[in-house]
Amino acid sequence: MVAQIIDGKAFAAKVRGQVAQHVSALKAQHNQTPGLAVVLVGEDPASEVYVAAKHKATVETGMTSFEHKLPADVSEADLFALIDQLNADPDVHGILCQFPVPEHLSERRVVARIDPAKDVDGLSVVNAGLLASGEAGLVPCTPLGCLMLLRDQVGDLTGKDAVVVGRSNLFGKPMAQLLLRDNCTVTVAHSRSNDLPGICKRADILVAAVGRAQMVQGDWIKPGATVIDVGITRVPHPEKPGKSRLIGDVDFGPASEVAGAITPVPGGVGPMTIACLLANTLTAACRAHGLAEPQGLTA
Ligand SMILES: NC(=O)C1=CN([C@@H]2O[C@H](COP(=O)(O)OP(=O)(O)OC[C@H]3O[C@@H](n4cnc5c(N)ncnc54)[C@H](OP(=O)(O)O)[C@@H]3O)[C@@H](O)[C@H]2O)C=CC1
Ligand SMILES: Nc1nc(=O)c2c([nH]1)NC[C@@H]1CN(c3ccc(C(=O)N[C@@H](CCC(=O)O)C(=O)O)cc3)C=[N+]21
Repeated sequence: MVAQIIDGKAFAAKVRGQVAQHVSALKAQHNQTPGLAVVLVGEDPASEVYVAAKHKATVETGMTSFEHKLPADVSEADLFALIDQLNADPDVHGILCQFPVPEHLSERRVVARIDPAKDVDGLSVVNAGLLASGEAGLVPCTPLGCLMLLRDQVGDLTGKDAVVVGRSNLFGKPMAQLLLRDNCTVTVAHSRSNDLPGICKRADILVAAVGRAQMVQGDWIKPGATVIDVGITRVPHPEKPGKSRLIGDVDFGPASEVAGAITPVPGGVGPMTIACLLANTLTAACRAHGLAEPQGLTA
């Protein structure tokens, strides 16, 4: 079997188009413009690239983008003062602090400082709890993006055996919750799991989010399975000196001979993360103004 390649880049463009339509209706009918504030601490080059991409996508969908760059040695108190100011700003509907943050700061404490209603990363304990309880909150962007791709590819997920490899708060746990909500039978595997190949082989839906390049082998995959590759490892480009390329957690070549459908890296899950960040900002803005939420852009 030769797997269908899931075009995350094209799907993300579609999602961004839907967000843009909602944004323009919100402006026309309610005179409201959703706003996203991104906070970047320090000068990590990879983070600068991501933040620039988020800014561009935010502006392109008609939303307001607020960028705040703080020095790498900023105190927690100064960072919290900025977050408090953004929490109180009615023009800001979503707040994201780009990770990783420098070592003297704590990601959990930073996330906890953000108003859960503006936590468009969906990482606060409030939003994690709402997701686990099946209530409406804000869902982390990358798992939400994977869910959208899966619903589009597979249709109804009811009864599917889903395996998520990785159990981080950022991805693995919320992904498992979303699949459970869509009636999958969910297994979460991790570094202490026994017989990872055997666990993966049972999966109708296999989601890999480990961060180990090409770990998932072709013969770990059930024939016809849908494979979602979340992992991103940046390695030096083999041909272009000074450039880098991205490698996923799945050994793509062999896997694509067994799977029914598979996401590539790049061009799979990554673009969906930014599209869902915009979708979450729109959702947060609609809720802030007591308006109906956009259909199809939330979990
Ligand atoms: N495309 C996108 O937009 C995004 C991509 N990513 C990428 O996804 C990957 C995972 O991210 P994240 O969840 O934050 O990473 P973490 O490092 O927080 O979590 C990795 C998970 O993988 C598990 N793991 C590590 N080694 C193994 C192993 N040998 N076998 C099985 N499981 C293992 C760990 O298990 P244990 O808990 O036991 O340690 C852990 O649960 C990264 O490559 C990251 O870059 C992440 C977010 C967004
Ligand atoms: N608070 C916070 N929220 C995040 O969501 C967050 C973060 N911090 N820190 C870093 C990770 C990583 N992340 C990605 C976003 C887009 C792509 C993406 O668009 N990837 C493209 C390619 C990009 C390229 O070529 O470099 C792709 O896979 O096709 C990837 C990864 C969001 N993250």
